[in-house]
Parts: sequence; structure tokens; C-alpha cells
Amino acid sequence: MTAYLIKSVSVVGAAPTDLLIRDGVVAETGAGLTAPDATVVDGTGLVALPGLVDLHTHLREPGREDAETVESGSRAAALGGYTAVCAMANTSPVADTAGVVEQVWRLGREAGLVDVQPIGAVTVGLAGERLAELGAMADSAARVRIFSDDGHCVADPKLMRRALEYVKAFDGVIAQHAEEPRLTEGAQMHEGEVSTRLGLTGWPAVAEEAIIARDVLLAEHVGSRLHVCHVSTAGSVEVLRHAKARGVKVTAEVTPHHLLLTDAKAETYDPVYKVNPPLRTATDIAALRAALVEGVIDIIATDHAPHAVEDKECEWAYARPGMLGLETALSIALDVLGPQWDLIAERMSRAPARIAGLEGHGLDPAPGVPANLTLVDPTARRTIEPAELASRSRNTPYARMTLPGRIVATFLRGEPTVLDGKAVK
Ligand SMILES: NC(=O)N[C@@H](CC(=O)O)C(=O)O
Ligand SMILES: [Zn+2]
Ligand SMILES: [Zn+2]
Repeated sequence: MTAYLIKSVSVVGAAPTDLLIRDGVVAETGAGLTAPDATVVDGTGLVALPGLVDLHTHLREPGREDAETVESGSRAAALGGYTAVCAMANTSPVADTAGVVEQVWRLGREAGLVDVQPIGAVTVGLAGERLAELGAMADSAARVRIFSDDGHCVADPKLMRRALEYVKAFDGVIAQHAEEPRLTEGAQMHEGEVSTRLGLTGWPAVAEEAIIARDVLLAEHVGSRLHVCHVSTAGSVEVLRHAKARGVKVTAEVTPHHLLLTDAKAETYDPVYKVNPPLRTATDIAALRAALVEGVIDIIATDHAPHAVEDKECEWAYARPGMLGLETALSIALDVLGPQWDLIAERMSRAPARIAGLEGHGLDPAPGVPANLTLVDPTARRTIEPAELASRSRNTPYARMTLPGRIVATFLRGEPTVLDGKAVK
């Protein structure tokens, strides 16, 4: 196993130091380190972060390998600075049995570019009717701890209560896609001024807020852990703030796109901007950014949602919702938060690793710690070219935008998955 000596790198924004990586761990840190057998990486001007952890990734395998595979999504993740991703269950077949989650877990190991932690479905087939085999998935080789019907809301309150109760036995968490389905029938975009002007059916903020309010009360009642996926409205932030003040065990994520893009993008009628929950208003963005800084929102999660060309380059009404995220998330975070490295490390690595219970991830580079880390060049700027992305899909909302920051290298247990900004395999 090759050793790596990273020279003069700023660890999470601190004064430059050297990092020696050997046998899968950070062996030593300090200025002026030498190691004749090590490959030297010049870290001048770079920032080392704990490897990023994505709590919300769609890898599309099994079933839609034309849009993404575990391998292509893993490569996109590594290039984005990630060392672990949690793979959503809305595949085909759905990841609602030990067999499917073990298959995804094994494919992740074989690709070897990031740790792929499968998420299990809450209900059989995501149909919202009966609980899936949560215990069997938890006991499987994939050791599932996060369960989600993402793409669908667990709308039935009795089922949601039972799911919350069930996962307590193994400290699991239910990740809810908060969308009251009766309030979003036929919805195409955020319900507001723009939807009225365009004549498109609206997805009101209250459809999200009502479910979050119900679920935090259910989580409080049964004393269980709830995680709220892709929070998108100012009102949701207020519900979460209230719940956290009461001591409810709730965590929440926001996506990069909900921190940056507004519903005005729908005026283009370009379905690349169609996503669930929909892009909201500038007021919502301001509230989401403040909540992220404050900690009412715990993490940034990408909701990387690759879609094949025929599912995206069609009429708005027929297009699938979702956008790519893994290869641009750090740049958007840097754009939105500035070089607040400790905050970025917390919201994109440490906190998601804690929520997911991923051992060896989310730890700042220090002696003895598994060498899961990424090196960022904060001064670089790059223009996003969809054709150059490692994802099999092209549905990035940032095409031809110039964004700050570039991932120079990523290490997974001491082995580079990205070097000189390129995937190693
Ligand atoms: N976010 C989306 O718009 N789409 C996701 C599902 C989801 O996250 O709800 C997908 O699977 O494509
Ligand atoms: Zn969702
Ligand atoms: Zn999703």
C-alpha cells in the first residue's frame, strides 16, 4: 500500500501542516514531515476536509442503469469530494428486502470508490401500505439504519408511527420525504406568483410543512429519531426550530439547489429545473441559509437524482423531477457559505456521518484516524460542462455556470480515488 505525504495543507482552515497517510490511516501530522517511501502531494493553498458524506443519493441501480450505476454514481461522488454516500431505496426492484440492500452494498464494495450505505424502504414497494422487512434489512450485511420511502411520503400516520417505533430497537432513523399527497395532486412547481403567471399547478409550501409538523409530534410521542429530507420552505424551518426547542430527536437536510435557485427558473420551461420539492422563493432561500448556519438544519445533502435524457428533455409536465448534485455540492456550499471550513465540515461530513452512524467517516484528519479525506482548492473556479460529468446523466442545473472551488484529491481509507482532479479508476 502506497504512503502519501501531503505537504503544507490547511486542515479545515487551520495553518498549513503536513499529513502522512500510511496503512489506511493518518499516521502523522505536523510541519516538516519526511517519509522517503511516500508519494508527495503538494497541498499548498489547499484545504483538507474530512471526506464528505451524502445522506441522500439516488444511484438508480438496480433498474435504471442507463441513468446511473453504483459505480458511475460512486465515481461522481469521489470527484465531488465524498467518501461515503447513502443510497436511496427507490430503485427497481425497490430496496425493501435484505437481498436488494445487500446487492447495492456489494456493488458499492466492488466499485471501491466511496462507501455505499444502502437505505431501506419503509414500506413494501414504496406503496405506503405495509411495513417492509426493516429488521431483516438492519440485520443484513448492509446493516441498514436509515429507512425512507423517498420519492414518496409515508403519508399514513399510523404506518409512520409504527415505522418510527420499529427502528428504535436498533437506533434506526426514518428519513421522510415530507409531501402531503392530497395537497400536491398534479403539482408541477412551487405554488406562488410564478405558478399563477405560468398557469402551472402549484405544490404549496404547506404540503411539506403539514407533514413535518405531524412527524415531529409523532417522533416526540414515540421517542424515536426522525430525519427530514430536502427541507425547502421558511415555514418548515419554523416547525423544525420549535421541535428542536422541545427536544424532539429530529434532524434535517437542505439540498444545494434549494439554497441557490428560485422558482423563477420555471419561466424557462426547461425541465432541468423540475425537482421535488420544487424550487421555492428568495425568502425561502434566505430562511434555509440562516437555518443551516444556525444548526436548525443539520446538514447539506445532495438528493443527487440522475435521469436519462428521454425523461428530462421533454415537455415540463412529463419530465421526471430531480437534478444531479454530487459533483457540484461543495462548490455550491462554498458559494453560499464562503470559506467557513469548520461549518462546511460539520454540515457536509461530521453531522451526516453521525446521523447515518457511519464509522470511520466524518472525522477530521488527525493521527490514528481513518484516512477518509478530500483536498479542496478554494481559489480555483470551474465552468460546469454537463458532458464532462462522471454521472451517466446530464441533468445538472448548473450547466455553463462558473462555480468556486475544485476537488483536487479524495482518499478513501488511505487510497486515492481522485488525484489531480481526476478519478483514479
Ligand atoms: N428529488 C426529486 O425530484 N426526485 C427524486 C426523488 C425524491 O428525492 O423525492 C428521484 O428519485 O428522482
Ligand atoms: Zn424526496
Ligand atoms: Zn431523493
